[in-house]
Amino acid sequence: MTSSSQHALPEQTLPHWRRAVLKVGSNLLAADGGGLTPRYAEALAGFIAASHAAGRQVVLVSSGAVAAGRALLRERKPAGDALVARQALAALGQAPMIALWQSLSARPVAQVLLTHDDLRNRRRYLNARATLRELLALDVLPVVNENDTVAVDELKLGDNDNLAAIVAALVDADLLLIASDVDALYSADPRRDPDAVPVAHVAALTPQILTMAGGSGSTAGTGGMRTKLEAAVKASAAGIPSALFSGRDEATVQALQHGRLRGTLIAAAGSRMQARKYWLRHAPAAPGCIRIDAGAAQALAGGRVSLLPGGVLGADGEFHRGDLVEIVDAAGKAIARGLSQYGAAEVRRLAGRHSREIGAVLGYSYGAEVVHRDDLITMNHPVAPDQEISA
Ligand SMILES: Nc1ncnc2c1ncn2[C@@H]1O[C@H](COP(=O)(O)OP(=O)(O)O)[C@@H](O)[C@H]1O
Ligand SMILES: N[C@@H](CCC(=O)OP(=O)(O)O)C(=O)O
Repeated sequence: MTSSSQHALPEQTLPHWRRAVLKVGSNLLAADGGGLTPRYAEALAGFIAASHAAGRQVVLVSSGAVAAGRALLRERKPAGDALVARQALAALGQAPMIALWQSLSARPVAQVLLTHDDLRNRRRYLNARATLRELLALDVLPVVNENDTVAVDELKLGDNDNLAAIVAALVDADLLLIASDVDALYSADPRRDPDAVPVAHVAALTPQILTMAGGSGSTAGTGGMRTKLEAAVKASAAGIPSALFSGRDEATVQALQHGRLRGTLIAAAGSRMQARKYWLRHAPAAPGCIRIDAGAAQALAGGRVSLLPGGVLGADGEFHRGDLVEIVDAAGKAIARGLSQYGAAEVRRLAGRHSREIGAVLGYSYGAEVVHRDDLITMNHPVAPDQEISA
């Protein structure tokens, strides 16, 4: 975007955040039709490093594999139809894309390839979430991209914007940052409409706002503003605000470190806890339940604790790892609901055991908790606001 359009944008305060997902589009990583360049990535990597130094966590969702692959092949065109060709280009370009971020980061960089399908499947969703949490705990920088080799539909959509929103909900982020080559959402596609004006703040994603967005104006980018707004809709529903800004403008990127945004801020529809609480309270539970003893029931009623196997008496019915289950006391009274880290048969085997015995009992472990406190809601207990922050 031109600098004149940037001047029309007021600087505003970013909502306070502790964990953010930063999405970086192809247009920022690939120079006009060419290969990857650190030109804009450098300032973004600087922002990630400064955030880390300030005790904040960033998960990066980076595009650029297709563009990198295309540059590696130079004038040789891949055979096959357009989709297979793009998949081959992505496979070629994933490593250089990761190498670019590694070259700009003092911390180790971890590659995470996901498909939308992985995130629709409960078991894989939990596994992806556990891995990302572990990577953050290990202080490494996770770099997420679509697993384009297998993600046929996803590649057709070119959908890293939506992936970033799903990852934001997955890792319990409190902010979604979308860096692009455009400095804001405009009233119309600014490449086509010279009268388009930037929108600094979106309080609600109304149908009128959604119609402002057009597709990508370039060959490197795929989704355009449309997928960015789709991502914002998803994030907003999960209680996460989104910020759109130009990753080409160094001053804009640097200002983010100081909690200032020159771009578009899209408000969340309610808090993260409200969104999560609502879902946990109202989503249909699996046909089964976990029975717990009086000590565990009392601990859960106090709030902000996980359910450990030691307090479990048993499991009734059938459910799988990742299912939403009722948690009942010895008399069968429902006292909580949550996502079980273990299937019913596993819970039965773990009942009454210490968390440290899980590996020995099952031969593997998905973690110390049967139900993690972030995934648990007690039926008659108001949730403390600090329950919003995950461990
Ligand atoms: N209403 C709009 N406001 C801003 N940009 C828009 C709008 N409609 C379409 N666009 C286009 O979206 C592009 C950014 O998306 P895209 O090309 O997919 O980039 P990225 O690679 O960063 O995801 C902009 O360059 C712009 O041409
Ligand atoms: N997974 C693809 C990116 C697809 C995509 O969403 O691109 P973009 O619109 O530039 O964020 C790649 O790495 O090239």
